[in-house]
Amino acid sequence: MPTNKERSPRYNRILLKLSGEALAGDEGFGIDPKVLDAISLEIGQLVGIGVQVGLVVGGGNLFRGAALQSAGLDRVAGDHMGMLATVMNGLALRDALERSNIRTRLMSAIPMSGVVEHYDHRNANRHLKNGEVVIFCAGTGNPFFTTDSAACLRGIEINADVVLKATKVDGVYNDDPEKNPDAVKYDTLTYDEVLDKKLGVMDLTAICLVRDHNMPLRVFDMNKKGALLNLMLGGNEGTLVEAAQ
Ligand SMILES: Nc1ncnc2c1ncn2[C@@H]1O[C@H](COP(=O)(O)OP(=O)(O)O)[C@@H](O)[C@H]1O
Ligand SMILES: O=c1ccn([C@@H]2O[C@H](COP(=O)(O)OP(=O)(O)O)[C@@H](O)[C@H]2O)c(=O)[nH]1
Repeated sequence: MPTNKERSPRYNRILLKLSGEALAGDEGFGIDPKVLDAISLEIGQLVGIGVQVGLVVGGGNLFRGAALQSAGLDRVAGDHMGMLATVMNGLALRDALERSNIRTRLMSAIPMSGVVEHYDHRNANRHLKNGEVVIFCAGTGNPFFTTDSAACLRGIEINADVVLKATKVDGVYNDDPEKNPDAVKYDTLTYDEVLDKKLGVMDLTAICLVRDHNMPLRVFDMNKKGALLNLMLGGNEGTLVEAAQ
């Protein structure tokens, strides 16, 4: 039996989307250092087998743009705050990865000289080729978008083999599994099925982007230890969304 080191990974380059809540641990809010360390370990395993890793990090553990809209906060101001929340998560994640000796770059869609690098597509590709993990923060840099859309956009831009959405549920179901205990999970779906059935696991903009660029998307459980490595080594996790075969 070949060891993990000897097996070549199924993907050369991935774009992994981590929601803000993924960093929050049991508290559901803020940043849990233990969770950061666990994520670093899993990402280190991918780098160890030669996978090039791009990360998009969300901000929902700190702030969502729509949160104070009902109290009168301007949505654009709220979204700017939400994007800054993703930068804070990115800084925490870079710190944790670097402490685990994983070479990491943090690139922001919003320029923030002296704090993070500004996102540049060619530089990002160069860093990824050099085996560095690249974290993309500040979403798309524009209000009214989500970090899911940013993940699909960056995945397409860096020509990833797959976009992986790590989330709270273990795949896409025929109904929201957190509300309907009888919901049934799909192993595979086409982009059009997700759109036609209005399956709410990702926003429409994100799904349309991956559909238009034929980018495979996999939704899987971020709390399942080893799921990422298993996926890289050919295992089946979560739900795969791709074009009709
Ligand atoms: N058809 C569905 N299949 C799976 N999850 C769904 C579905 N409809 C709604 N959801 C909900 O989508 C959530 C994941 O989306 P989202 O909140 O955007 O995640 P994240 O915060 O991880 O980006 C799940 O927690 C689940 O409750
Ligand atoms: O391109 C983007 C990405 C994110 N956001 C803002 O940043 C917040 C945090 O992102 P998201 O909700 O996608 O984070 P997640 O749910 O993944 O933690 C959003 O609510 C938006 O307010 C934005 O305005 N434009």
